[in-house]
Amino acid sequence: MKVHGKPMRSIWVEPDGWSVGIIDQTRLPHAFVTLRLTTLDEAAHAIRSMQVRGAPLIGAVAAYGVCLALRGDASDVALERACTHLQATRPTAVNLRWALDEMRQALRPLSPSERLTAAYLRAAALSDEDVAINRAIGEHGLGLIESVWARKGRQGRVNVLTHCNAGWLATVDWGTALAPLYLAHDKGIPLHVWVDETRPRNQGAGLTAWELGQHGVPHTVIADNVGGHLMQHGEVDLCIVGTDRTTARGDVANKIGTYLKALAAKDNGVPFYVALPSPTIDWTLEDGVRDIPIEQRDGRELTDISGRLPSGEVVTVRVTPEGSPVANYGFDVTPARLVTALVTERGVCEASTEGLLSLFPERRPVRGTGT
Ligand SMILES: CSC[C@@H](O)[C@@H](O)C(=O)COP(=O)(O)O
Repeated sequence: MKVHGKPMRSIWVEPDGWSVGIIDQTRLPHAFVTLRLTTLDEAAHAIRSMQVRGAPLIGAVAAYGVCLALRGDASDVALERACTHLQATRPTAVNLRWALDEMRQALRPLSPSERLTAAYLRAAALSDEDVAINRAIGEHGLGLIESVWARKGRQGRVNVLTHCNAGWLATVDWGTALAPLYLAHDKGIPLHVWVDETRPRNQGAGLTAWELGQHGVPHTVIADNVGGHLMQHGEVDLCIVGTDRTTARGDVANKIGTYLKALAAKDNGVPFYVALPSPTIDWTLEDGVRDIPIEQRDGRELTDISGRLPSGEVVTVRVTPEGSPVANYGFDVTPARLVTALVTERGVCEASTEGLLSLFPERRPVRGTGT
């Protein structure tokens, strides 16, 4: 997508051919700053501190983190140690585990002398695949927006509500939930996006608003609790969000607060879509509420808030009383029954075991063979 009119991705290999460039998302929207990752520890820190975030991008950074680790030592032990270190950075997004498994699978059979080149090739391929997948999600999701536009008699605008940031900043490019919106906007469908601020880290107010603005998509930032009110008043035609892990039966883990939006959508008959690349499906889990690990983060994300003063200085201030305990849950799980449909790179399906298997038949358990 574009930054100040110039196309770019959220991760790249620098001209030196080995170090890895990222956008420091902790500095947005007030400053656009890029960083150069040169070691495994820097890659792990970037994920943990959320300089990079969003399930697909976390996977891509982890893949390049393995490359950086192998530059010093490409032994079996070093490969395993790098994967274990990166895996421990964030627990909820399953794309991290998926990307590390892909890297292990590609690299383990090779001799240490062959691994470094192969690692960079595999990490680049995973990144390119992410871009292609998200573009396909965009095409399939576009159909849903076109239907709403047709239903409205091509009058007014299509109002979409989204939560957190599932845009190009959360992926290598395009985004998941935002990919259909970019395509719809580019096609000339009058679109307006309600952007949930997404406390405590404000990925909506800081990142989604910024990237929609860079692309010229009309949007309005709202406090997290506004969505239900807007839905009651017919101001939301559809909701679309991303996900960090979706189970085999279609339960969806996403940024904290997603569940409440899905409940409000159900109560108001507003379609609630979840856009996801297939690496976000955890085929090993069924019951998301019971089994998806939910990240709990540093309480300071909740007690403190950052913003820019009129002078341009970015400062952090405290919003809770000294001494009040806080709990900072990063994600929640929306049960499949509240999801109207899943939008994947292979098409749109019901949020159910059968729905997912209709698009991914290779995942259907083989009966009678003991496997
Ligand atoms: C394509 S991104 C889908 C999700 O990763 C996104 O909605 C989200 O919850 C991101 O959480 P974050 O904590 O910012 O990494």
